[in-house]
Amino acid sequence: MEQSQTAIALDQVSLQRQRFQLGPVSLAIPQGYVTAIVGPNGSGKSTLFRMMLDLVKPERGTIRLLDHQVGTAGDTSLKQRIGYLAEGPTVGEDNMTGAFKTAFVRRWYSGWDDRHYRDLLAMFEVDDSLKLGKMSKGMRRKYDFALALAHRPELLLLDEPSSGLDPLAWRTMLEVLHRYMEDGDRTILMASHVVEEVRRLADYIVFMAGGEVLGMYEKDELLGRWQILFVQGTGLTSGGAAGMPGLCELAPAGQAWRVVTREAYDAERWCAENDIDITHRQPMGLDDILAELMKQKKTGGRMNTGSGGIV
Ligand SMILES: Nc1ncnc2c1ncn2[C@@H]1O[C@H](COP(=O)(O)OP(=O)(O)OP(=O)(O)O)[C@@H](O)[C@H]1O
Repeated sequence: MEQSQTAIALDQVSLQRQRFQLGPVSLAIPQGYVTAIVGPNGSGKSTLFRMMLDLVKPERGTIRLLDHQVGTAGDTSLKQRIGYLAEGPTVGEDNMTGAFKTAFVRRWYSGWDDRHYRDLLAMFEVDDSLKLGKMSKGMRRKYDFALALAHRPELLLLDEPSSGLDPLAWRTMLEVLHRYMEDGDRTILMASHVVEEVRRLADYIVFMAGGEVLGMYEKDELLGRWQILFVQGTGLTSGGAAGMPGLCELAPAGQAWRVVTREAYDAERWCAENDIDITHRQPMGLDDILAELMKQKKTGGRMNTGSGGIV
């Protein structure tokens, strides 16, 4: 990771629920970049966001946002610097119009920019004179989105931002977020299930599962390192191929072997040194990489031979 300031620092943060253990999680989210948290349902992404907003208290550990420890004096001024889009709409607001809620919310923010708010509504084609309960799911999402951005926050926390958006609104959202990041100091932390959105927006990716962080990676490096290679060599056996650096999966594929490696550069060098031909290279998608990481977590990092066996 390049040298940059840390926008969010989690240090040994943990929380115990009856059926769920989160953490201990330690993370440093860099300022000036987009970081996406990716993980299956129930992995603890929303809980992590709520802890950052001090809506849920961790049992152990500390959270610092923009150099301020969450849950201590000064949280009100900290919240001025943050935009938060929750996973779903706030309950109990169906009978108020968007404009009514906005008039209430804007009073909290000294940096509120009404022109920016109006521009966002226009871009998203949202009519804030409608009652929130009468807005379609997508329109309400877009309204919430405009509300989270209108005070020009330094840090945006977005919990599944594109949930309910149609493809056109989704593209507008990407454009708005790209523009938001044009001022180099700004930071986005987002949770997302949409692989394409993560691929287009994120600089860094945090994989989470079962309340644990499986790893944080620079996106381009991650996609470069994880590859599927089809390899062939005289007398190559599964035992021989098992020496390949970063090997995660190995399965016969006709005359060749299909291997999944997390160290593609080293694996290619190793193949060249061992007279093994790479007949085909296939990049891996983020969802496939997450699936591999989760498999490794279950098997304690041991390699899957594809026949159900583990070496
Ligand atoms: N208030 C609560 N009380 C008890 N358990 C909770 C509470 N909120 C969440 N959980 C549990 O915590 C776990 C993590 O939930 P969370 O919503 O943080 O996951 P998530 O990764 O955001 O999931 P999704 O992708 O479905 O939004 C789940 O097992 C959930 O049932």
